[in-house]
Amino acid sequence: MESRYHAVYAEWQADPEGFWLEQAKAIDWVDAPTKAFDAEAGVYGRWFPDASCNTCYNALDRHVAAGRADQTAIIHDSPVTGTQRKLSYAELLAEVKALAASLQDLGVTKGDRVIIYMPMVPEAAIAMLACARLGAVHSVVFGGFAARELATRIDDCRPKAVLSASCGIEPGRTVAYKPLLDKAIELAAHKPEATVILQRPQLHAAMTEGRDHDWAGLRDKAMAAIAAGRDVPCTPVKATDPLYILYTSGTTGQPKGVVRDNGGHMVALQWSMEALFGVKAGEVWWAASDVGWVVGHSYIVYGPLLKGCTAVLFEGKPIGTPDAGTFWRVIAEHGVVALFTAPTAIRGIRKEDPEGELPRAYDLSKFRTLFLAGERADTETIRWAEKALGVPVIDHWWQTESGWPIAINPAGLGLLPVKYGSPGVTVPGYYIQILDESAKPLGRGEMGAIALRLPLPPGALPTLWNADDRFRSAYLDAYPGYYATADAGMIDQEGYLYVMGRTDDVINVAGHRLSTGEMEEAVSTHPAVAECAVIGMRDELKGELPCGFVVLKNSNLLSADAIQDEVVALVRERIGPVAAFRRVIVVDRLPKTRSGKILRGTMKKIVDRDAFDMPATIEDSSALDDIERALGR
Ligand SMILES: CCC(=O)SCCNC(=O)CCNC(=O)[C@H](O)C(C)(C)COP(=O)(O)OP(=O)(O)OC[C@H]1O[C@@H](n2cnc3c(N)ncnc32)[C@H](O)[C@@H]1OP(=O)(O)O
Repeated sequence: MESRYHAVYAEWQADPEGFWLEQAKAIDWVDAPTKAFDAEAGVYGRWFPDASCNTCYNALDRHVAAGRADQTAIIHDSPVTGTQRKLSYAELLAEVKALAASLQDLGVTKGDRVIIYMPMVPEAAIAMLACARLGAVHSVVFGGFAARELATRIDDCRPKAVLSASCGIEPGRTVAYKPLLDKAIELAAHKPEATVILQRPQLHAAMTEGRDHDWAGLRDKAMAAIAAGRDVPCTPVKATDPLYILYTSGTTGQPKGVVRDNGGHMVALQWSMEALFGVKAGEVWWAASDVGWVVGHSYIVYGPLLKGCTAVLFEGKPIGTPDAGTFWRVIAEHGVVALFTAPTAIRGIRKEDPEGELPRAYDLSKFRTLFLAGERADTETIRWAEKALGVPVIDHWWQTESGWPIAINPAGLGLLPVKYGSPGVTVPGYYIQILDESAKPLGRGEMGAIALRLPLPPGALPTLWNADDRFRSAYLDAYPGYYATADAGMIDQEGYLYVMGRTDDVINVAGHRLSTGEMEEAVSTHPAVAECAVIGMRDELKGELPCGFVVLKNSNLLSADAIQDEVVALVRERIGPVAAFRRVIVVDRLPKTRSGKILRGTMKKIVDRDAFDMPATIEDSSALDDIERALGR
């Protein structure tokens, strides 16, 4: 069945550069692009090479100038603190200018990096936009990461300043952020010159004289200076200049610094809001994620504000804050038209409310669509949500690297029939090709590696921070002319994509992308551990959960129970609570090939109770029985 989607995809395919130059007209440029793409620039080419712009200007100033000053830009709904706060576009702009002025006073200028380590408060978005205003490059670090992870990021991007808060609020506990930041700065070789700390009423942070600055104090001073005539203009940057760096798990302990540029990012996000999510300027949109993830960047902050929407910034959980009706309360109370969340959130709600009774207690009449992404959406969860909410439930697929959807059922271009198990069809801008191991294109219905033909569209990563070679080796070298997504899957006869799972050691826990290799590095630092393997174990709620298998040193004198507890604590301390690492199993040996490679794939199949063929290269097949026994089977 042909739809508007097919026409738009064909339009893009016929003239990709013309298509993006047309979409670029929705952005206010300092110097408008005359050319869409320079194939010779950067690693695989760069979008809008001769344009200059400012992302903050497009997210705020132009809307205020165009009559949206009094429209709410951000609704902070925080059931964990029992507070709500609304900021109009004019108020948000004033806050952003004040913070930008304070950062200027601390010496932050165009091109400097600023780390943002914040809970889900409006100041996190204010911090991102203030950096964008100055042409500084922000790097947001998710609050669930431990000090060591933060230190790794500090050393990689070498920030001039770090913006943080005294604490985050998790159900039942207050997470003191400032001691984690202090520890990270102590661990890091690079020392940021300044920090700006938001003191929250729930916990006061101790400050280091000369380095730490009080957010509120700086704000009041800057507001007074602005009232007295200080101007804080938007700094023009090249469209190809970096807006942010966002670290994502790789196959080693060294996370990859995904770079996002200014111009292409704005063009892609602005277009996606209406074309893909069907949301118009002035409407209320909610992405229930965290600013520390790419969804938070693209669809809590930049996408909705570039479009002129009202964005909900939610500080709470789908269940327990206070109950499994919270999402429906937020939608009803703020008039949300579309919600983006991870399938884990809906699975958690469904577990508490299997009959879908709670949505009936709320007026969801404005609500049009539920979007799911971040991990595989199982059919039962989608069907439950369709029935409980009475709206289309749209699974879609993308990555930190892409920055915006690669495959979706495009609500704004006319919904296509839903196929359960598929995240939809290819988004205009992308050309998905399924490849075999020798990079030979496969046909419809054939399973292989999911690759994206170069160039990637505007908004997708142009490279990794200070690591062009790593970018090439991690993504481009495997299949010349393509970007390797590290996911496997197939495309059916009607062009629907099916994503089957990662081809590397990255696992997806509750929509959080985590590296088992990094967990293995942490586990192996325990003095009693001789060898280990961390496997992603299928989990009904979170999709996957890490499970560690450890072989102990002969010299070890501790009990297996004690070691299990210590290893769990070690991973939490080194990576953070987000790893959700709770299961450790002590075994006598790990199954290996004759060349010494641990058979992780086979181990995973055993853990998940999937059928498997005995690997021909296995050194000692009885090692697999040990795994079964250790699992209590
Ligand atoms: C499409 C492109 C992409 O893939 S972008 C990524 C998309 N993914 C997402 O948006 C993530 C979706 N997941 C979630 O929002 C959460 O996992 C939901 C579903 C809400 C469940 O939350 P929760 O119950 O806390 O479980 P969890 O597994 O997230 O947390 C594990 C432990 O980490 C902690 N944690 C979480 N966030 C923070 C934070 N900001 N600061 C400090 N700690 C944090 C949690 O409290 C939890 O700790 P504990 O182990 O229970 O003590």
